[in-house]
Amino acid sequence: MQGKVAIIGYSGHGIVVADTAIGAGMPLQYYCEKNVVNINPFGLEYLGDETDKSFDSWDKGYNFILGVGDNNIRSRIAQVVLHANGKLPNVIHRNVYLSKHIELGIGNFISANATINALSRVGDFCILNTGCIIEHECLIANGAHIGPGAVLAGSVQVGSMSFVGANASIKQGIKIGANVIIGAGTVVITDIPDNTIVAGNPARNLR
Ligand SMILES: CC(=O)SCCNC(=O)CCNC(=O)[C@H](O)C(C)(C)COP(=O)(O)OP(=O)(O)OC[C@H]1O[C@@H](n2cnc3c(N)ncnc32)[C@H](O)[C@@H]1OP(=O)(O)O
Repeated sequence: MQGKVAIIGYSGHGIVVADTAIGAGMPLQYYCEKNVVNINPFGLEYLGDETDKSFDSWDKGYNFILGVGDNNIRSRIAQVVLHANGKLPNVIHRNVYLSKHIELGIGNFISANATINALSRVGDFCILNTGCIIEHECLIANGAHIGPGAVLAGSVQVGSMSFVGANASIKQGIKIGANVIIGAGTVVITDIPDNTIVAGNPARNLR
């Protein structure tokens, strides 16, 4: 990889992303946050707040990786980086199965033991969390988060900014809209419209 790496967001989810990036051999050296953090397990150097006007590291050729769990905030930060011509590589754990026949955008995080099977397409700035299974021909739109252990059967579509909770199961061919939240352990057997929160088995509308 050309250039040093800085992580944006260095707590909770960011620590997992940093750990994965280092494990994958990325030269991670810096972090960006509003303030200096108290918990710094990887001894990273503070680079500043990327949203601050005084931030002066855009022209240093760094790669920026996204360590923010919230879908909307992560996507907004990604736009800030792209606007400043920063690079947004994917962070991919060493132990994943990615079919050679998938399409993958930029700024994604793919955690340990995730599987993405043939002909699936993943947009930009997504989180495919630990142990999730994305079966054949799925479509994951920008900014979505597929939670730990979630299973998307074949040809499932997940809209932008949507979150699929831990261990949820989505039946084949289902279309999940944009800005949807699917609760942990939910079993989805019907399409879910935009801006909906569902949970349970079978999934029921919470709001
Ligand atoms: C690495 C990581 O940590 S990634 C993050 C992984 N985290 C997850 O997957 C958690 C996903 N979030 C959830 O499951 C949440 O419970 C949500 C978003 C579905 C709902 O949260 P809230 O809106 O706060 O709902 P609240 O807790 O008030 O519950 C409302 C009702 O839904 C039920 N409910 C909430 N979550 C679930 C669920 N996952 N499955 C079944 N029922 C549920 C509650 O029992 C309650 O039922 P009632 O009205 O009959 O009493």
